[in-house]
Amino acid sequence: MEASLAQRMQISTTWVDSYKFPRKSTGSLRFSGRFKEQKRLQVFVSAHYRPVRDENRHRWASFEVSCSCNSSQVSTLESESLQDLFGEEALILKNKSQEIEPYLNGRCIYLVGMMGSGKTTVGKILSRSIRYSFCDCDKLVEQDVGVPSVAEIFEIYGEDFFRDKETEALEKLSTEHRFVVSTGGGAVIRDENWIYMRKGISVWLDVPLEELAQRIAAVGTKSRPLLDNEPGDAYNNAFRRLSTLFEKRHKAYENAKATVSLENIAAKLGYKDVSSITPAMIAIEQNMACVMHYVEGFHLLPAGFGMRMMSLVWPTGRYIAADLKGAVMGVGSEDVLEKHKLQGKPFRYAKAFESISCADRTRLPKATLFLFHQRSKTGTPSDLQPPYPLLSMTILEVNPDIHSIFSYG
Ligand SMILES: Nc1ncnc2c1ncn2[C@@H]1O[C@H](COP(=O)(O)OP(=O)(O)O)[C@@H](O)[C@H]1O
Ligand SMILES: O=C(O)C1=C[C@@H](OP(=O)(O)O)[C@@H](O)[C@H](O)C1
Repeated sequence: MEASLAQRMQISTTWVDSYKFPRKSTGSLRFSGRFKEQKRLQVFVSAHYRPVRDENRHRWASFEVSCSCNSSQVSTLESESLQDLFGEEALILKNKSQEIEPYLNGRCIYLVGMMGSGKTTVGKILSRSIRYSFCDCDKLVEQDVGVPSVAEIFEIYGEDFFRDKETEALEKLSTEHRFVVSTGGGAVIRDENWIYMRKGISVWLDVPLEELAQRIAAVGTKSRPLLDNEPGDAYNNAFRRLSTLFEKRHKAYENAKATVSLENIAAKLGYKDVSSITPAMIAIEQNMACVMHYVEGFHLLPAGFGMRMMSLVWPTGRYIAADLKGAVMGVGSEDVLEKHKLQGKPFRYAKAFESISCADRTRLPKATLFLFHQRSKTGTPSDLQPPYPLLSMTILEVNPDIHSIFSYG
């Protein structure tokens, strides 16, 4: 009875309409409800949400759902620590996610990275935010083999068997849409796996080895067979083992279409330590990384006003210049581009672009325009040379009612 009820609750999670629940001034949230089942069984469900702050002043929530049937306690469904997604970060994540969602076109997102890099933790947050399903590739293998843990699969059948099953799981997933997939840390080493992952957008979660070793030492190595069974200091063991694996794998991680580097995020936010970066912040960056994927196939050219804007050429050969607020200021043709390329130097906005009036904007094709803003040291276009450091980005939809839909930095 208990198991089947809990199972039904898991399937019927839509019962929980969280936005309807009153949030108390103390910061805790309670809800309760009565539900009639087909068999006229009365089920009472209650949940308790208790936000706490950790030493980094991040808010976390412990969330517990318990359920009783005909007045007797039957099951506590889950008690898990979820990051508080009610705060400012949640709002940013929600907004960015809504904006980026149409651009993903339902393509799966494959998170790759070392063990402990947060593929599962961040992947779950990311999937919720973009309304994708989440899939842990290791879990898929466990289900397929019928063995409850990867550690046991390694023990019973060996690593090669696990790798074959991992490839099969990725092949299956490659026909799916709207999934955020947390891949196993070693999935990147087989070329064949990249054939499948390339069907979606792969993002490498690049986390410093010291941070990985700290996380793994904190949770233990039981579930990670490649790190287990070493006597001695947990941090040092994990660090040593991870360093060896990373040495062999880092080139393979670089195959990912986009990289989310915790060191870069920390630098951007002015944090000394990557351990202060919350999973929600990383998910926000992952949204960005997925968008960056679209930049492939576009040519970046510095355009007029030195520091104010960049123009992009999209594959049809037309290109657009726009100011920082997103107003399109001109549209150019392939001829001008070719001329510019031959000259091999930055061109001036006024000469390169045919100015267009507001009314003429309807001439523009439906396309997405990415603007990269960068600052040149002297403020002159000639100062802008590749590689162009990305300071901020705006994505506009030219459709033809031009409006800024996304900005970054
Ligand atoms: N941004 C983060 N800050 C602190 N701890 C994190 C962060 N992301 C993940 N963790 C912790 O690190 C451990 C490994 O994370 P997990 O998501 O399981 O990694 P992976 O799926 O890449 O192996 C977990 O205990 C998780 O709570
Ligand atoms: O790095 C690896 O080779 C592995 C990582 C694990 O996944 P996580 O990265 O999710 O821990 C799991 O697939 C297996 O233990 C092997």
